Amino acid sequence: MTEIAILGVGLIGGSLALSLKKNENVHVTGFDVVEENLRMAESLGVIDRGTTHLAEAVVQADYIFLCAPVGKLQELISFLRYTPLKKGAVISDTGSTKVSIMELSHGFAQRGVYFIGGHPMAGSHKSGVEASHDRLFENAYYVLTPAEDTPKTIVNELTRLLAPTRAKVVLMDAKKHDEVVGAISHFPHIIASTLVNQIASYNDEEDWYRSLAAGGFRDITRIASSNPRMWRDILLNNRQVMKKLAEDWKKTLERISDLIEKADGEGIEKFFADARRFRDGLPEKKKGALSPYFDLYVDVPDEPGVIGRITTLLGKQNISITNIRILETREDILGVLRISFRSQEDMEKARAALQAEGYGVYERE
Ligand SMILES: NC(=O)c1ccc[n+]([C@@H]2O[C@H](COP(=O)([O-])OP(=O)(O)OC[C@H]3O[C@@H](n4cnc5c(N)ncnc54)[C@H](O)[C@@H]3O)[C@@H](O)[C@H]2O)c1
Ligand SMILES: O=C(O)C(=O)C[C@]1(C(=O)O)C=C[C@@H](O)C=C1
Repeated sequence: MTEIAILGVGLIGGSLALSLKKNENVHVTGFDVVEENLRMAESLGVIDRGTTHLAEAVVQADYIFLCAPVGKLQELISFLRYTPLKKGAVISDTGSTKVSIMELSHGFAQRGVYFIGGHPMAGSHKSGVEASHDRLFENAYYVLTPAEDTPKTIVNELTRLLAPTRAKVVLMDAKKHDEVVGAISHFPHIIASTLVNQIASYNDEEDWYRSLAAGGFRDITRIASSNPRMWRDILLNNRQVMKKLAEDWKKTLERISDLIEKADGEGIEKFFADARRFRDGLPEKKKGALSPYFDLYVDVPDEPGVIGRITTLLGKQNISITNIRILETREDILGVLRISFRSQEDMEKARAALQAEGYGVYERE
């Protein structure tokens, strides 16, 4: 049996646990600072066992995955440095930045313990174990940044262990990772939030900005709904790269402002044509055959007790809900209650039950 410890059982830790558990010879122990998350993870079958005692979670582990927020990785690594670990154990992480984490990884090899930085390039603006899914990483890149003193055989073993994620494992230098991922993941989160904050700052008593915000605005700002704490930590751990990207962004913005100022139609068209050519040339993202999320949007009247009636209706039919959220807007989807399920089957049963009671039920594309 391969013993796995997942430290931080949220969206990524939970999804990794679910993928790895497809291998029957794997036993997963979860550690989290929030006990409720562990109980939820156990009840959803995400982990085999949960504990809030860190030393106990890792002492028998063959593989230790650090899946906590980037800002918490330093304290976890410091703890692991001085706690008993199995000889030959492999420590990896899933943090979105790599240089600052790899700087903390030295010295384990002397104890016969190996460190391999990791970053699965898939995720969501959702967080928490309720949103975890065994196919989250399917077809995504999974970057590994091994410490210099980690033998290649150990990297190969970790790659084999990760096979059930069906991600494409690639090796990369940590600095290169932070530059590239800074540009294609971290900086876009700043831009998405900047756009939203700009619109939010316009004083409009009739609320037209909110009402008219349609497809384009919503597409480009989806990631502004991500966890602010997580993104604070990521930016603080990739500051140099962020500063350079912000400078480049200012220059580009000045260039397009200038073209508008001069009414340079040709220049403006070229600006858009260049972007379109590059965007259209991006490799097609082959997602899994099914969407990894099973969410229904239910059009509910604004009246007391309606959420209770819906959850009772689903509960009576033994359909478990993994998450429920009231959305504040009614524009892009004809519903305000988002209900998440674990499987397509649960979602379909719920759809039938809700429709039979006359609720309008929709699925976002
Ligand atoms: N969300 C994404 O899209 C995404 C994608 C790839 C990698 N990542 C990275 O993966 C990590 C986890 O992100 P997530 O989206 O799963 O976040 P999450 O908020 O869903 O889960 C984080 C979990 O860590 C727990 N935690 C907090 N402090 C802890 C500590 N000191 N020790 C142990 N557990 C602790 C939290 O209680 C929570 O359960 C982050 O480092 C993030 O940068 C995120
Ligand atoms: O899909 C999203 O919502 C994400 O933001 C996922 C995303 C990304 O930027 O692509 C975010 C952070 C990660 O470290 C990796 C993936």
